Amino acid sequence: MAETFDLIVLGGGSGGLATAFRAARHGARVALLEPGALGGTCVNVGCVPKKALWFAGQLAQEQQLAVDYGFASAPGALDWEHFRQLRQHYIDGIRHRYAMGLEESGIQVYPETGRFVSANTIATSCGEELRAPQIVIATGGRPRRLDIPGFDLGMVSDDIFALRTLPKRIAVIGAGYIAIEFAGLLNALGSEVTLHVRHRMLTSFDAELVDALEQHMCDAGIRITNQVKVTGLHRDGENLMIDDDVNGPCGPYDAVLWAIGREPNSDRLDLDAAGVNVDEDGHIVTDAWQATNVEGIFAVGDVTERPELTPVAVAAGRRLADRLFGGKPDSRLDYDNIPSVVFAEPPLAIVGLTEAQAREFHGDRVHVHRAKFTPMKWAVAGRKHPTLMKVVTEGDDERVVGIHVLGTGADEMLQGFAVALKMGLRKRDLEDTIAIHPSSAEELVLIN
Ligand SMILES: Cc1cc2nc3c(=O)[nH]c(=O)nc-3n(C[C@H](O)[C@H](O)[C@H](O)COP(=O)(O)OP(=O)(O)OC[C@H]3O[C@@H](n4cnc5c(N)ncnc54)[C@H](O)[C@@H]3O)c2cc1C
Ligand SMILES: NC(=O)c1ccc[n+]([C@@H]2O[C@H](COP(=O)([O-])OP(=O)(O)OC[C@H]3O[C@@H](n4cnc5c(N)ncnc54)[C@H](O)[C@@H]3O)[C@@H](O)[C@H]2O)c1
Repeated sequence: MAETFDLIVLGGGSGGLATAFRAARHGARVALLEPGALGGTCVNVGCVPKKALWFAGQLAQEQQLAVDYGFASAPGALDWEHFRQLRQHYIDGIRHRYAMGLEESGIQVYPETGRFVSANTIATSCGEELRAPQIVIATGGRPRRLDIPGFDLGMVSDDIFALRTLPKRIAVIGAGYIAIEFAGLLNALGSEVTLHVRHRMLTSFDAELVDALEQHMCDAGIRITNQVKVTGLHRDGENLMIDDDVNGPCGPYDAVLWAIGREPNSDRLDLDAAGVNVDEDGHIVTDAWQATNVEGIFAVGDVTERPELTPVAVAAGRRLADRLFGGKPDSRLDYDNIPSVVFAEPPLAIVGLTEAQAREFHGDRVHVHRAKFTPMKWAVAGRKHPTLMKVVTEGDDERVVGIHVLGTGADEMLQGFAVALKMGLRKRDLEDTIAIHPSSAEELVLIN
């Protein structure tokens, strides 16, 4: 006979864990299915190992800055294997804490995949049947490759974290978050990086700051080939080559990274058995309450058509659990004004509308305030390292609808300003706030 729960969660990544923990806290009897490592993409092959590598890249740069400041030692290369082990140890600690937390919360964990047998029944990969009136799909996504000749000669972001050495010459195909982040951090660590861009970089970010970032990347030694369509990959002896429609064969490279987006893990769930709808890309279609078209079945995180960000998956899962089991019938995620950072070098942060979006929505009621400077940390050593800030407002009372920062510290700077924007920040509130001096962030309250 099928074992019965209040809630079954498919997937133990950011969204699934958040949903399961919150539901269990409200007293629900929860089953969680996760065939891989607890923590999913973010912890194992996403945000966490990526950010660790980004920190390493920052330290590499600061070694040179330290020499410029007058420190004696010459910059050295990263011991990649030593660092890989440190990083893995840190990740193992997170996984361990999740495993302990699940046990303490009384959540029944199945280290297996699940698929639908009916709208309230899941079959595990071991053949067991589980039943619940509420099921949450949080199965995330996986990296996409192009179906072109030689595509499998290229690796995806998951593979980078398993590398035993830093690739000396790497080509990155794509121009979104992953492409820009890996291009920046690998370059900072000493790889020769070539970026193959089909159209434009980071199209959802403010174009003026993206242009400044692109210039910075070029100045830092990253080769960027724009407006090219990759048509194939091939080997030339030991080397990898990329074929594109403009330049023919490009290379040689030691490694090629596909960074052209991700696809949802919805195709192996037997969704038809439950009647759950997906869109043309395979994303599970949900309403504002994370509900699918089938009663009692919900979806959160990357498997849906929502922004693919860990805090989005977590917030959606928690609010859903609060609604289903916590007596909060109005609890749902507001998807407006989600802040986000590309951990580029330097980082690029956004909350709210870009200037172009603001002009589209608000026409000539838009005002734009800019600041451009070199942060003191770099200026002291006589180095150029531009920071660009932009505050976009609308209307006579200048309601702030967008804040954009490119520069050192942007990743830590924007969170607090995102709170203010969400609360209805006006330009005069910035002016009424006393600056913290000397800092880069002060320029956001002093901006003209
Ligand atoms: C390289 C990289 C860097 C990133 N950096 C950032 C960042 O800096 N900041 C940020 O906010 N976001 C970042 N992201 C995005 C972030 O990782 C995802 O948005 C987040 O992990 C999505 O969580 P999720 O729970 O929807 O899916 P996942 O974390 O992918 O979890 C889904 C889980 O479901 C499991 N699963 C799959 N099929 C089944 C099944 N049939 N049954 C049971 N379980 C199943 C999988 O094994 C997986 O563990 C990054 C992503 C990548 C790839
Ligand atoms: N810092 C962060 O928060 C962070 C970091 C990494 C990833 N992520 C999340 O993970 C998601 C996936 O990252 P991603 O960078 O793979 O996807 P993305 O959607 O950010 O970017 C995909 C890029 O690939 C390009 N592309 C698509 N098809 C192509 C083709 N045929 N040839 C060449 N280029 C092509 C697109 O133009 C785009 O520039 C992101 O959307 C983001 O939500 C977030």
